[in-house]
Amino acid sequence: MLIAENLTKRYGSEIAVGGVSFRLEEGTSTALIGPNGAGKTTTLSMLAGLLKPTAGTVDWEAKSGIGFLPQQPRFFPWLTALEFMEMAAKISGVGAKEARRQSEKTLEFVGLGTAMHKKAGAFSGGMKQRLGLAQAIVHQPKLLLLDEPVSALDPTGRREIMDLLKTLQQQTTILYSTHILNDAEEMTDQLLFMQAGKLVEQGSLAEVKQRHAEPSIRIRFKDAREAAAFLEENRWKAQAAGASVIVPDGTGSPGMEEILGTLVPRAAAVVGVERQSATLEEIFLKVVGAK
Ligand SMILES: Nc1ncnc2c1ncn2[C@@H]1O[C@H](COP(=O)(O)OP(=O)(O)OP(=O)(O)O)[C@@H](O)[C@H]1O
Repeated sequence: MLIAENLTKRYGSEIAVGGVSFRLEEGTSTALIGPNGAGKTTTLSMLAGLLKPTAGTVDWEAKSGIGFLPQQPRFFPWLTALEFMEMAAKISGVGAKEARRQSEKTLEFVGLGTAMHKKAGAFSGGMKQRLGLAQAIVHQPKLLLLDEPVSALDPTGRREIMDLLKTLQQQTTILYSTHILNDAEEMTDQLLFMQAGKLVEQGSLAEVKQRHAEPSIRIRFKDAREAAAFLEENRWKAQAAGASVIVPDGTGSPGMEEILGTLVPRAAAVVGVERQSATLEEIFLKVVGAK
């Protein structure tokens, strides 16, 4: 649906985004993940047409129909939510007659139905974020670009917005930036890891996990002393981590059966044994740390 090729933005000698290429397939959701200053906002702004790239191209089938939620959406505090939405709808090309109906429908959808005649200035952070999302989708865009849609919200607000996004996912292509890795794990077909203006990893969640997850078996002991004693006795390629011993899963490593057999005489000192693989957060730290 969208192809970004060598997208670049320079500010003087500083490179905010340095040659980024990716595709967004229709009907998918993509998480743009990166630490502060990685270039996420700059990338989204270029895709939204708000910022002119220094180099590179964005090829998109239908240039109309983009919805954009900025990182800090601004409203006119003296307008009611409905007035603001009607204005946003008209700016996005919705006809005057349709604008009212479409605005009401969208406000209902984001859970602001009962607040639509209240002034946005009195809204809580969560309500503002929902209004920001509403203005981004009022014209039913084909592509939705969201800059940190949930980062400023408390867990309840985050849950609500994530659930709304999951519903929207069925109708539109979504690209959203975040630094909350749990969210990305929850709703994503594609991951783009950004660091210092570059894409340092991209692929589906399964692909990224397969490349970096390093599955292992964690043996949890009562205390660190027991873990160290066990490690000393069994000279496997394993590591102690506090009261745990982590045995890598792979060729040359003991399997679950062998591990359990070895643990029998020490059963009283064992709290648990489980298979584990790195979380997205651990993978991200590894990928970003290694570059
Ligand atoms: N107008 C500007 N002038 C100069 N440098 C800029 C400008 N806008 C962004 N930058 C720089 O470009 C880099 C990328 O910024 P950007 O806001 O895209 O990062 P980000 O990943 O969105 O970060 P955050 O998570 O903090 O929002 C930063 O180093 C920033 O200082």
